[in-house]
Amino acid sequence: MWPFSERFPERTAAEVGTPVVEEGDVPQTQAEHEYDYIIIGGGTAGCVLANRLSEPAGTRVLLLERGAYRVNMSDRIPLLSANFLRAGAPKALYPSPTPAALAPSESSLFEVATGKALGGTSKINSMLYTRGAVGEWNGWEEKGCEGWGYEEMERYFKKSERATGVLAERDWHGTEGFWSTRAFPDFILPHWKKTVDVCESLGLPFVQDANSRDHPAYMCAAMDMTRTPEGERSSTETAFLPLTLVKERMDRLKIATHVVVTRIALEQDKEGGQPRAVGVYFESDEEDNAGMTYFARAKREVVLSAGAMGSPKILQLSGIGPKSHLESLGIPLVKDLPGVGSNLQDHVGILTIYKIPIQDSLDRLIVNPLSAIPPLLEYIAFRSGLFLFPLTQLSIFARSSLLDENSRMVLSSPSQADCTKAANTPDIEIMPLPMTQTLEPLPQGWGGLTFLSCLSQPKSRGSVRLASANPRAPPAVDLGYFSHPDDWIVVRKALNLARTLGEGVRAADITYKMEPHRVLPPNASEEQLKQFVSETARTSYHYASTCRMAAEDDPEGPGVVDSRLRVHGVKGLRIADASIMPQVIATHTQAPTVCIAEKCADMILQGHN
Ligand SMILES: Cc1cc2nc3c(=O)[nH]c(=O)nc-3n(C[C@H](O)[C@H](O)[C@H](O)COP(=O)(O)OP(=O)(O)OC[C@H]3O[C@@H](n4cnc5c(N)ncnc54)[C@H](O)[C@@H]3O)c2cc1C
Repeated sequence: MWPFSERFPERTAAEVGTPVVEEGDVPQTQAEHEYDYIIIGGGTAGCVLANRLSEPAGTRVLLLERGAYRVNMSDRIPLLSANFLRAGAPKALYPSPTPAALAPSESSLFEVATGKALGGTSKINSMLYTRGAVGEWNGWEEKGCEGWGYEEMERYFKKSERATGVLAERDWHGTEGFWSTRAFPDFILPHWKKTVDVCESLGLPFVQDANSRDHPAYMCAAMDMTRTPEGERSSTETAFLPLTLVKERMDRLKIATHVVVTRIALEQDKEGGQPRAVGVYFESDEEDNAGMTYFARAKREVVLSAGAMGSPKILQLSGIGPKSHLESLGIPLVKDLPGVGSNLQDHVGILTIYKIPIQDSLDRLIVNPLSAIPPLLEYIAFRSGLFLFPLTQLSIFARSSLLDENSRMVLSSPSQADCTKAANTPDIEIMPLPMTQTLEPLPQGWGGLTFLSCLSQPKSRGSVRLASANPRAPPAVDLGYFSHPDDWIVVRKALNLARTLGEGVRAADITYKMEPHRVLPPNASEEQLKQFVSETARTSYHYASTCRMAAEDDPEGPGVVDSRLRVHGVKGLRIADASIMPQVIATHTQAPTVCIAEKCADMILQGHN
């Protein structure tokens, strides 16, 4: 606990639900275990929903989260909390098989990581705050997601945001919301300035704020981050569920932690013949309390916010999903919905690594932990320096079809730079990271400077299915990378651009010690490309679209929710998290996820007024 902090009023499973004594019909509940809304998953989106849905007095809301409430120092300091591999970090981590299109390789890094705590993945992520291109949101609307164009969504971005510092002066940022955002101070490491210069020479102009409405479609941009003016991580539970607010609303907002939701209770609706979500079954995640099932009733709606892995899993456990899959596990079918758990997307990332002197790389903190002491003291005393920043400050956005053989962006008309057009959405993002990114250690004295090249509009799709009918087992995840042949064309362009950036940074100062370590050679053969990608591909943790917002029979992939986020063919059940994105948004996913939750809460409250 943060020293001398007051206790957060978190509840146990037994305090918020009625024990289920007999299997069978939906159980009767005590009145105190009936709620207007039950939110499953107190993660990035779930905390926003809990705040907004409990705003009207007289409304009863229950939030169920399988992780803990945590306010440790290591969860607040940006650099420490972004290192989710540290012992005790609030994460769920499980391996995923090598995607079929990639040759198994000893160094393959296929692992799924998500947050497991109140605040969810917003407690462990890299704190980058990006909204996505204006044109991409407009593209959602054009494809039938009514009400999801940028103009409407900007309202929600601003509503959630409490921008400070220079961001507060920009009219596209919000200053009255809960979630703290801030620009980075000056570049902390020298490579970023050099990277900017190389980008500009390649036709990728530097933009001060990737979230402005009218920047060029392709750019090298400074990142905004989700941190407080005091230099601490602003996760969604510290932002949207601060102790003062939770105490004020204790009569109407119950927050239960260490609770695993096992399934949603569905009753046949007498009027329309459609099933209706009427409540939620859950168990305690604490060993000494395991074994008992509890039930809480939802009088109005159940909102599923268990993330792109958790939400399809819970739907499938509840009998909503692909018929043949559910039958193979003996789960009674309630609604055949083939889109549930299909269409998994992620921005697969491929590493291009240069060696630099270890003192200029974060690798030094791993090789020599004592070297962390001076910057840690600087952070404690002044809230500045290395510990203030969670891994990167800069990102590069490009479009593969416009990159020439020298990795220059060549635009044939000014309209191609217009970021409000869906067709101009970047399909490549490259992040310069001052570290090796968990491949083999470098020779002594060297650290890594990595250009992480991500496919931001992948065409490949994977899936999330149940590994068994046991609700505690992690799901069977197929990341599906490179299952679509077009992604190979984009990745070659991305890796050529990454090499051009690296070589440009090297050439900027020939006296600086920097050498290629793992770099795709120019004119690599198909075989070399495949080998390189197999060895260095990894997740960028932007899992999305496993319950996509689209028609049930959408030719681009079956949908699960409509544009009001209601599950097709089921009443009283919505989904609000990264899983509903029609396709993974071509940027970092936390701000869009918060925006989805804001809009969902608004639609629910409007519907009940
Ligand atoms: C290491 C890492 C770095 C990242 N960096 C960035 C970044 O810098 N910027 C950015 O924009 N995005 C980043 N992302 C991605 C972004 O954080 C996520 O896409 C986003 O937070 C997902 O939000 P969500 O609400 O969909 O899911 P989550 O935040 O994961 O919330 C789901 C919640 O549901 C709970 N849950 C699941 N199953 C159950 C169950 N059965 N019962 C009860 N509770 C359950 C989970 O414990 C979790 O708290 C990163 C992700 C990771 C993992």
